Amino acid sequence: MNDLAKNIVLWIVIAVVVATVVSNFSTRAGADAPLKYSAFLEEVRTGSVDEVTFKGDQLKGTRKNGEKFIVNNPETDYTDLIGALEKANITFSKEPAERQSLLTQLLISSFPILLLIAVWVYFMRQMQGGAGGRGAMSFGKSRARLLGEDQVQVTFADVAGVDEAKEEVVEIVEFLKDPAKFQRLGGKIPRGVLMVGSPGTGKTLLARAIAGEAKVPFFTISGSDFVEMFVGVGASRVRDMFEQAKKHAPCIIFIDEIDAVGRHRGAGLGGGHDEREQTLNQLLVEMDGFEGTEGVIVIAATNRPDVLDPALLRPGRFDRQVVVPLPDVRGREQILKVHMRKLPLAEDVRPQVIARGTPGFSGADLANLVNEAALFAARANRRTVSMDEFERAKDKIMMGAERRSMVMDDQEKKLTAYHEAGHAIVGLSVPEHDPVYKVTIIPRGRALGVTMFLPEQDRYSISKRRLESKIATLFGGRLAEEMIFGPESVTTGASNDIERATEIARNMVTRWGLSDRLGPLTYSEESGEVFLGRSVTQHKHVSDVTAHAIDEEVRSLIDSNYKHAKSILEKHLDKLHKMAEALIKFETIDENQIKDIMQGRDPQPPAGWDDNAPPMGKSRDRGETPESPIGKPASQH
Ligand SMILES: Nc1ncnc2c1ncn2[C@@H]1O[C@H](COP(=O)(O)OP(=O)(O)OP(=O)(O)O)[C@@H](O)[C@H]1O
Ligand SMILES: [Zn+2]
Repeated sequence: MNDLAKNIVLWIVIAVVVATVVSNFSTRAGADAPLKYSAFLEEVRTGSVDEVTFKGDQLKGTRKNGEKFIVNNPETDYTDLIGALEKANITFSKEPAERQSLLTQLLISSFPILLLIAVWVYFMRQMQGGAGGRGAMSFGKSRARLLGEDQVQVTFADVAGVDEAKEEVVEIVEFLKDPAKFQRLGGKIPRGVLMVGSPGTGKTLLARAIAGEAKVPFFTISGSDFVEMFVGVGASRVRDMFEQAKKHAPCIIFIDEIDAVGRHRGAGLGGGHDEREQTLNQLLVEMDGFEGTEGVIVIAATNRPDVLDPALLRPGRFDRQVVVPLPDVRGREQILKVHMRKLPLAEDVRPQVIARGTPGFSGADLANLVNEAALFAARANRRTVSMDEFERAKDKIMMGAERRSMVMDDQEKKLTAYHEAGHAIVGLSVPEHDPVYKVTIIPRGRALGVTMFLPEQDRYSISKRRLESKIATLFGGRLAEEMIFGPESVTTGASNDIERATEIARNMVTRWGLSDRLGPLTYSEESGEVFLGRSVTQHKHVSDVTAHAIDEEVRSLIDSNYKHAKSILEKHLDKLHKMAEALIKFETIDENQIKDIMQGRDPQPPAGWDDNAPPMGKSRDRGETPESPIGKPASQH
C-alpha cells in the first residue's frame, strides 16, 4: 500500500467513527420505536392506536397504552390513510417538518471532511484505471429505486381524466405482460416513451399504472440524480441502471425530469465535454444497445420537450410521445372522484360543482384539495367530509391560507373593503367578465383582500372585449380608494393590479395583434433558448417610431378602460358604499349577498351569523407588504 492509500484508509476509519458517534447520538435523542408502515396500518385497523401526528414524511403516534412510535410514511398522498384514521376514530394532526435536526447540523459541519474523502477515493479509482473500481463508496451505482411487482399497486383505475393518454399506453402493457407473444402477433416493439405534460398532471402516476397493470417491476430515477459533481459518475450510473433493469426484465425504467440530463447538447457552459453531456451520451448508447425483445421499456417524463436534445427523440429511442394534458371539467370530476373514494363523504358533496370551480387545476392540485378538505374535517372533529370543507380547501389553494391572525386597523380595513368592492362592482358591470363569486377582506396569502371571479368554463382564447373588461376591473380597486379617501390616501396595495393591467395592455398590442393601429403583428419575440436554467429572452428590434407607437397604444388602452371603470363606479356609488360596509361587517360576502347589493337590497347575513360575536383575531403579525396573491386563477386581486 502506498502512502496515499494509507491516508485514505485512515480517513475512512475517522469517518466511520464520526458516523457511529453521530448515529448513536441521534438514536438516543429520538427514543420513539420505529414501526413498519404495514404494521402500523394493522394497528390502526385493530384499534390499538390512540393518536397520530403527521410530520414531514414521518408519522408520530401514541398507542392507547401510552407507548410512542414513529413510522416512515412511504406515501406522498395520504388521503387513504386519513380515511382509515377517520373510520377508526383516531385523532390526528399535522405539524410542520422539523427545521433542522442536530444530526443534519452535524452532518453539514462535517461535510468538508466527507468531501475530502470523496475526492481522494475518486482519484484512487481513476488511478486504478477504473477496472474493478467500484470502490467502497460505489459512486457509480445507480440511484434508481426499484419497486417490485407487488409494490406497484397503482392501476389504470387510479388514473382519471386522461383517457387518451391511457389508450396510447395500453399497447405497452400488452407488450410487458408477455413480450414473446406480443412479438409473435406482430406488434411493433416499443422501447422508449416520452410523457409530456405540465407538473402534476399524473405522468409518474400513469407510468406506475403501466407497471401495475402489467405486474412488472418499476425502476424509478430522476434526471437530476444523474447530474453529479464528479465527471463520469452520471454515465456509470446510467450503465448500472440498465444492467440492473435487464436482470429484472420485463420491467420499466422511469426517468423523471429527463430534461435535467437530456438538454440540447452544447446548451451548457462552453459546450465542452461536460458531465451532463457524457451522461446523455451514455443514455443514448444504452438505448441503442438493447434489443427490444429483452422487455425493458424506458419511460421518461418532462414538461419541457422543447429543450430536449433531438438525438433523444430519434427512432428507436424516445420515439413515442404521450401527451398528458391538464384535465378538463369532466376529467377534474373524475379525478376528484378517484381521490374521494377513500374518504367518508357527507351527502351534500357534489364533485361536479367542485370540478366546475377549479379550472386550471392539475391532478396533483385536486389530490391536494381532497387532502386539505379531509384535514379541515378532522380538525373540526367531523365524522364525514362535507361540501363546506371542500369549498374551504378550494379557497385555500386558490387564494392562499387565511391569515386571521393578521390584524388590520380600522382604517386599513376600510380601505381594503373599498378596494375589493371597487374590483367587484366594476367586474360585475363590464361586458363578458367572469361572474364574481366571493369577495373577502380576510388577508390571504400575501394579499390583504381578494375578489374572486369564477370562470364558468375552461377557456383557451380570450376576446379583445374581455381583455379590456379585465383591465377596467383591475383598476376598480385603486379607483375606489381614490374616490372615497382622496388621491393622497391611495395605498401601495394596488401596485400589482396596475402591473397586471399594463401587462395585459402591452401583450394585446405587441403579441396578440389586438390593436387597430399597429395591426395583427408580433412586435417582440421570445425565444425559447435556455441558458443555465434561465430563459434568455431576445428582443427583435423595433424602430423608435414603432416603439413610440406601441407606448401610445398601450397608454390609450389603459386610459380608456380606466375612464370606463371610473364612470361605472361613479354611477354605482351607493352600491360601492353598501358593499364596503357589508365587507367591513361580514369580512367575506358570497354570490347571494353580492346579488342583493347589486339589486339595491341590504345583504342577508350568512347562515349562523351572530351580531354579538367578538371581532376577528388579536395578535399582531405584519411581516409582509400588502400585495396581490400568487394564486391560481388569473382573476383575483
Ligand atoms: N390523472 C390523475 N388521476 C388521479 N390522480 C392524479 C392524476 N394526476 C395527478 N394525480 C395526483 O397527483 C399526484 C402527483 O402526480 P404525478 O406525480 O403523477 O404528477 P407528474 O405529472 O409526474 O408531476 P411532475 O411533473 O411534477 O413530476 C399523484 O400521486 C396523484 O395523487
Ligand atoms: Zn386589487
